[in-house]
Amino acid sequence: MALSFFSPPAPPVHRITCQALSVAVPSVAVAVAPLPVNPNPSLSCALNCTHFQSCSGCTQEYNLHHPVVIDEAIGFFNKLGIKDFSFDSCRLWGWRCRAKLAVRGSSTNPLIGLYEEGTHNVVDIPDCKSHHPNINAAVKLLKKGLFLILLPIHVNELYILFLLLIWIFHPGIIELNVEPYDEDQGTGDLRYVQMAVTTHDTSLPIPERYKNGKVQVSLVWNSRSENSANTAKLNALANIIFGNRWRHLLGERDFWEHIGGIDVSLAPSSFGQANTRAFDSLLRKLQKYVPQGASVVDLYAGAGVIGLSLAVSRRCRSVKCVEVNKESRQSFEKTVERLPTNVESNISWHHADASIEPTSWLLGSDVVVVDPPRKGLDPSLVKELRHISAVELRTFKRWSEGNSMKPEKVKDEKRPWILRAREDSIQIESTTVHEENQSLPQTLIYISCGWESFKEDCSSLLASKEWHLHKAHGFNFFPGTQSIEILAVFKRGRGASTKKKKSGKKQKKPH
Ligand SMILES: C[S@@+](CC[C@H](N)C(=O)[O-])C[C@H]1O[C@@H](n2cnc3c(N)ncnc32)[C@H](O)[C@@H]1O
Repeated sequence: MALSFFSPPAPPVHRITCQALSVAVPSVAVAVAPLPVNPNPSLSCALNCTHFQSCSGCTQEYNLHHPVVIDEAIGFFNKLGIKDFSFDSCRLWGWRCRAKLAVRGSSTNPLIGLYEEGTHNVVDIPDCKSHHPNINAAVKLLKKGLFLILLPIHVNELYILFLLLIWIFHPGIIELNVEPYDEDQGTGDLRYVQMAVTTHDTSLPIPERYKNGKVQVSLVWNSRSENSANTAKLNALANIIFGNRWRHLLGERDFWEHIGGIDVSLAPSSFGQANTRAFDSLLRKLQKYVPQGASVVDLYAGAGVIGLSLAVSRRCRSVKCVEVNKESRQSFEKTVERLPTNVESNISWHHADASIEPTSWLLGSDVVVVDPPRKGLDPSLVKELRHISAVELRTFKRWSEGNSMKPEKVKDEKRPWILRAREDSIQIESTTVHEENQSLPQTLIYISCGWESFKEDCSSLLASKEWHLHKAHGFNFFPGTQSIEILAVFKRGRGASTKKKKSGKKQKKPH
């Protein structure tokens, strides 16, 4: 049964929803109709996890629908004139669809989990309440290996083991005598495991998909060579990673999820959001702020999920994705292959550092989307955004001068980082010829997973008077923790509220 209610103490303009489920394993991911307010939300929204306090993953035990930082966020946005800040509390348990866990202990008693706060002791978390229940099930299988699902075996092809629904007997860590990694000695075989759940099985009815998610298991093996002594054990466990190299041994070859209206492929080494459902909600909201047919640049793009979802939902003229991790390229390419055939967008993905000459990425786009790591935007990008009018003027001057000098010889590009970025880029040209766009963005969409760095970047952008805050929304991406995800929309110029204040001051002045 699903419960849903609105928290009473918040002012009416700040909507905080709580989708609490009375069973430990959530079965439906879609939003449910609101029920009357629960008189005691702290109990119904409690974590109820046996690992709380020993595991460092969660820091908030009660009121999962209301992370501590949300009150500060409401106040922060209120001061900036955002009266309709909304907060989506999302799924409170079983939300984590991607988990990286350390493996320690011994072959007879393996510990698979997170570090204890401030130590390097791994806490075993078999009953974690944040994990999608199938991650916990997969961890148990990995340890004991009682029943492991085997699909057609593609040894030497790719990189991943998929646990599927037909389970047969297979040995695990204990039976195979696999030694977990020992940090002090640098010995042992199995160091980490990454579990990722896909809820994309379209053969199932929509309400059945989440709970029947399949788990992709990636094992980080402590070895420099594929021919080391213990590789036989690894082959038996069925997956391998050497440094950044991934090899698929068996199971389904690709990991697909459906997010933001598109099918998304995610390789294990590419960035993937941990909370799939909350990310989907955020993307649906974000799409509304992008005008139809806009040109978009997606900085800190990962596998380009945001950009590609906009290419489809907003029929963008162009989408440029910029990402520093080249491992994401393959996922981008696969995702593009599955885009609807009627997408008329110039799409590109660039293996590049967004902090180097950021203007070169901003140029020609109406909307810039940034989704940086927790530390926030690179200072060079903040600087360019703070001086965007001057940059625009300079660029326009150069462009118009260039246009008047005909025929201009195209200058040979020599800068190594630009050449590298060009080499590593992927271009998918639309069949429609679009006019060249020399503009700089009028809209900045900032997705943040780091509240402290967001506040700093936001204040810095607003202080420049080049941007004003148009809208802001919060999402409970990490229930049980101190983190929230922010979607903030900035527009160029000072904005209506600032202008009004200014004209109000003028009126008061005696003549
Ligand atoms: C929070 S993730 C967002 C990824 C993507 N937007 C998504 O939702 O899947 C941040 C991404 O920024 C990338 N990144 C970090 N610093 C970067 C930089 N200076 N230039 C480009 N990408 C960067 C990381 O590799 C990571 O993929």
